[in-house]
This record gives sequence, C-alpha cells and structure tokens, in this order.
Amino acid sequence: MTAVELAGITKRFPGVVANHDIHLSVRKGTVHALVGENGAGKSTLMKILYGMQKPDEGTIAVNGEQVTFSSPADAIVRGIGMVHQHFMLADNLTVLENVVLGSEKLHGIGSKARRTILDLSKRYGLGVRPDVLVEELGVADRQRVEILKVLYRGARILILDEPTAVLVPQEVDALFDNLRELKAEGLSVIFISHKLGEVLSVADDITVIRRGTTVGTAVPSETTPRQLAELMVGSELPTPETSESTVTDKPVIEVEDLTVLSADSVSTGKGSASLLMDQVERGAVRLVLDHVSFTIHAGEVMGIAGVEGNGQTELIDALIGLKNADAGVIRFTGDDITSWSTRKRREQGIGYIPEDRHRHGLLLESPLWENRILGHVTERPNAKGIWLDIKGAQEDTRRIVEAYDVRTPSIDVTAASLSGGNQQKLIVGREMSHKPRFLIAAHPTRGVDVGAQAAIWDLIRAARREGLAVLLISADLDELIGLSDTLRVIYNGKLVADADPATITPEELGSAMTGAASGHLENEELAEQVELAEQAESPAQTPADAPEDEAR
Ligand SMILES: Nc1ncnc2c1ncn2[C@@H]1O[C@H](COP(=O)(O)OP(=O)(O)OP(=O)(O)O)[C@@H](O)[C@H]1O
Repeated sequence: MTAVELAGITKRFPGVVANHDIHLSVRKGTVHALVGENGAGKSTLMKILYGMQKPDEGTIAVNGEQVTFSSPADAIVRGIGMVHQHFMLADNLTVLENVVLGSEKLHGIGSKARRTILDLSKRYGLGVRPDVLVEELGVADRQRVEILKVLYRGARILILDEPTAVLVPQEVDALFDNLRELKAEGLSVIFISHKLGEVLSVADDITVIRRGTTVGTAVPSETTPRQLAELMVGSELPTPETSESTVTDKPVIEVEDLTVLSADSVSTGKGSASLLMDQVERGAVRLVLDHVSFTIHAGEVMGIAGVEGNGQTELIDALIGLKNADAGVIRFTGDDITSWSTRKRREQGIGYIPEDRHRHGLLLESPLWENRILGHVTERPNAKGIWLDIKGAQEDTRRIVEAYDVRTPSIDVTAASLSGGNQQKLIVGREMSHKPRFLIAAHPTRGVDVGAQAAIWDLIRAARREGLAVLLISADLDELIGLSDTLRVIYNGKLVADADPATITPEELGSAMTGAASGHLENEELAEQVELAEQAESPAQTPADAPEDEAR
C-alpha cells in the first residue's frame, strides 16, 4: 500500500533546476527518510507535496489517487501535515489554544476539542498538557505540540523537516518512540535529516537525492553512515582530520561575573553589583545570566552545552554587544570591551555566527554580495577608506562561494533563494574571511550536510592552530564534544559544571544538560559539580534564620 507516490517531479527556479525528474514512493505505515547534500532539493520536494510550491512537471498521488494542490489547505484535506524546522506556535497561548487555533470548525473549542487532544496525546504517547502556556515549554515539548497540531487536523502523512536538529539524544529517542507509535497506527512519516546515524536507526526506507534528482534508495540494515554519505555526495568522503590540542596560555577573552537581567526587569542600580544583587534578593529583578566567568585562550575552543533557553542567547548577545551587561566585565586581548559597540567589537576581531541566521545573519531579500558586506561595512574588501568597495565585495563573494561550496547560480540571487545549509555556509565564509581572533559560533553547522560540516570543522581547527579562540554553542552534542577543548554546562543562567570532551559521551552530556534541571545526572562527577554550584547559590537555611528571612 502506497501512501505517497511522487513521479517525475521537476521544479525550476531562475537559473536552478531544484528538482529534476524526482521519484519518491512512501509505503503506508513506514518512516521514510529523505537525505541529500545542502541544496539537493529536499525542501523543495516537500513543499510541493505540502502544496506550498507547484511542480512544473510530474504527478502526485496520495493513497493511490492522483491529486493537484494549490495550497497547503488542499494538502491538509488529503491528510498531509508538515512540521517545519522553525516552530510556528504562539508563545502566549496555551497548548490547547495553539492546537485548536485555525481549526475551530473541526472539533469546536470546548470539551470536545480538549477530549480529542487528550485522546491523540495518549494514543501516540505525546504526553501533552493542554493548559500549559507554550512559552513555558522546552524545545522537545514544543515539537510534540506541533506534531499534535498536525494530527488534530487529521494528518495521516507527516512531513518532518530536520526534527532532531534541536534535540538532545534522550529527546531524539523519545521522538523516535513517538514515530514508532505513529507508524504502528498506520500513519506514514517522511523526514528530512542530515544526521545519518539517526536516519539509519529509525527509517524503514531511505531515498537519496543528489543535485536535484533521485539517485537511489538505501536499505537501512545494509548501509553504514559513510556509505550513505558517499551516495549523497557521489564520491568517496575524505577522512576527517585528527585534532591535537593547540590551547595556549594566552587569554583572548576573559569574562568576569557577567550578569544580565531579564528583559522585563528594570534595574535602578545598573553597574553596581551589590545594588543589583540586593534587587535580585528582594525579587525586584530576575537574572538571565548570573555571574558567569570564564577565560578562553588563543587556540582554544570552549563549548557550552545546555538546553535551549538557559542563558545562551543572552551570553552571545552580551559578548557581541547586542545586549548590555548589567554587571561584570568582558576583556578582549586585555582591553575592557564591556561598553564597546558591536561594530567596534567586530572591527577589532570578534567574529559572529549568529544563532538565528534569518534574524541576525542575513538580509534575506538582498543579493549574496550585499550579505557579504553585512556586519563588515567598514572593513576590507568591502570598503576602501570611507567608500564602499562594491567591486571588492562582489569579487570576494565569488571567492567565498567557491571556497565554501555555496551552491548558487550567481552572487546576484537573494539570500532567501539559497537552501538553508547554503545560507549557513555563506555566513561561516563571511565571518572566517575576516580572520577573527575570537569567534562566537552559535550552531555553526546547523542544517549543514555531513560533507560541509566536516569542511567547517576543519576550517575552525585550522584557524585554531593559528591562535583563534572560539566560543561554541551547539545543540549538536557530537559537534560540541568533537570540536571543543573545554566544555561547560549552562543551566538557568549559570555555568554549573565542567565536562571533559575527551571522555564524556553525548548521552552523558545530554543528561547533564537536562539533568541539571531535574536533578538526575548519570555522570557522577558532573552531578557532584552541579550540587556544589547549587549549594553555593542557596546556602542551607537554619531554622533560626528562617523567621528573619520571612520578615524581610
Ligand atoms: N524560492 C526559490 N527561488 C530560487 N531558488 C530556490 C528557491 N527555493 C529553492 N531554490 C533553489 O533550489 C535548490 C534546492 O533547494 P532546497 O531548499 O530544496 O534544498 P535542500 O535539499 O532542502 O537543502 P538544505 O539541506 O540546505 O536545506 C537550491 O539550489 C536553492 O537555491
């Protein structure tokens, strides 16, 4: 029984054939993985199946019946649902409100809706709590709400776009359990992923797309990640470089007691640490970064592991100067840069690969060469004296496109028209081209295929040998462990523990990140460190001082 049959799909964009004669056959009750290099055409194909794009040629059949879609609404009617990589939930609404929003006609808004949600949640093991505000949920829970939302609309065929990119290993296991429940009930799942080990562990079938066309299928039980990668690339993969330590004793970035208030807090004692702490104690303000201190030396990559939303964003923003420090000091090669502008920090050699490439990394509607200038408007090759050097910027954009294998028909297309992974490669190329002395790298290879990931790692390692200091924030724990010389765990705005990248496993690190919250840590050494950090934070109250505390 075939749930989806795509035959001879071709889709052209100006200068690019995104899909060329693609065939995809998804069996009912299976998980089908779609893999391929950045820009291979996976998202385009899924947008066609979900009615967001119209194919130039080819046919779509759902459950044996030929269909044409003009919009996602048509696809939803046919039982197709899509969970996008960027979640689309309203933070200030409850789970129930989010799920019901837009489909009130289906099950109403009252008790019937609630019952349907609870039934679906139970049937597929999603564990969703209807009355919790979405803003209180972590990433994995939000994803479950998105899946539930799609099921609520009657989907029997689910498309998941890189669903594991933001999850820790334990959460990935839970998601895969959910997928198994779905297929046991006869639903079909198509998922796009660059994590080939995961693909092989959960998929029943795999379709490989290379440069816009299907090059074959793979049987998971008979394929290794390397063979799959080689099928994607069409040639043998180079063996990755081994890395030896290059850490020196020369501090590049020194952060002392960096403290940042939550956006909704209004401090009256800015700059004075004791005044600030007084306000915190009185509950007048809340800290999102709480006395964070660390030093990164020339030649060192310091990784920060943590579940999203534990202060990583604020730390990055404070280091690049997008957010003011409310207390504490940041020194860069000896200079106090705490009050420097973002521009000055960049000009002096701080590179920045932002967390959210669409909001902070690119001007989506501008051509690639203008994006080359972004953030480096006063520097060579984009400027000559006080003048912009457009020719210089354009030539250098061509160089980056070549050197970083950014797949694009030209440097004049908009950044929006590049595939996600290629947008990322452009940003990494731009930042590395300025030879930074300190690089803030947030998810530097998010959405990037395995070949390009290895190339970016090699580049960072080569620059590290030359003395680059890197702050690495990543949801990819293999990346954190593989690339870092030192590893810290962040929880609730504090650095609560250190881990040794040479010995820790992704599972242990994942449990350190989530366990810091729940108090369950698998790694004894880490557990001890977290406990000590918590004790230092809240000294045990003796019965004698409790009443005084209450009076205060
Ligand atoms: N709206 C568009 N306009 C112009 N070109 C586009 C558009 N959407 C996609 N493309 C081009 O089509 C090709 C396929 O892109 P697509 O996003 O489907 O790749 P992908 O396999 O999903 O890549 P990634 O793994 O990086 O997400 C790319 O060359 C891309 O630049």
